[in-house]
Amino acid sequence: MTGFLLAIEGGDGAGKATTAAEIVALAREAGRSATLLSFPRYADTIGGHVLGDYLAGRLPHAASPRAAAVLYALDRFESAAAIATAAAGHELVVFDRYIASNMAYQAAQVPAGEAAGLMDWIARLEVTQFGLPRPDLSIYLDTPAEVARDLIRRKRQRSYTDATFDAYEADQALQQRVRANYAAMVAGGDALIGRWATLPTISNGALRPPRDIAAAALALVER
Ligand SMILES: Nc1ncnc2c1ncn2[C@@H]1O[C@H](COP(=O)(O)OP(=O)(O)O)[C@@H](O)[C@H]1O
Ligand SMILES: Cc1cn([C@H]2C[C@H](O)[C@@H](COP(=O)(O)OP(=O)(O)O)O2)c(=O)[nH]c1=O
Repeated sequence: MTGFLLAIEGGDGAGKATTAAEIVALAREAGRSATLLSFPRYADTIGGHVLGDYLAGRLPHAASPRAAAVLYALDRFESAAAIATAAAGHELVVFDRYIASNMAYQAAQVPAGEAAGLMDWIARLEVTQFGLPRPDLSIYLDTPAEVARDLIRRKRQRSYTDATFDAYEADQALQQRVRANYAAMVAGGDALIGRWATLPTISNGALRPPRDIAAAALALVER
């Protein structure tokens, strides 16, 4: 069995973790075998452990975007066996963040003219050098910035920081550049990191229930 690899992507507080878990639950109810992998894997890899310190501001030096990208990529490289096992044993593997998160977030921290080049560099690092599988589909959860900020406040306690907003979440201008980088990937189609679809999480000005969002995501997978 080689499972369908579905990446759930989007900004902080877009509802990725909630949606990803709901997709797995819904797929299982429909009789499909499905499993979830969330990146970074803070507790499971050396890369993830260092990233926890990095996001909580506990590293003595700031990491350059390229250095940070290598750490996130390392977390996935160390997870290659876990990804392969998940894909071998399930019809559907859902990633809560994957390679495109690295592209969107690290390219948001270089001058605009360098963003496309860095996104391309990260895709080649992870896919070509590290041999990580491209997702079959990435779904961009489109959640308005004000709503996402509100949802971050509601998040449960995280393992690596006591702060309400981590270093990335606190920076609104950064979040805007992240959105623009995702928009560029969605518009660019499957050139770098496979197929894309956009899924709005708001309907008539209100957040859709997680079940509805997950059902819409599964419909995209079926298509
Ligand atoms: N569709 C939704 N409706 C209501 N609350 C939601 C929805 N999606 C997420 N939430 C809540 O918002 C918060 C952040 O969601 P989460 O899935 O952790 O976002 P992300 O993984 O994108 O950062 C959580 O407390 C979650 O319960
Ligand atoms: C997976 C991944 C995340 N990131 C960023 C996005 C987030 O701002 C941050 C933390 O990931 P996130 O999934 O938001 O973790 P948590 O819900 O525990 O806060 O890391 C990257 O820059 N590259 C990556 O490859």
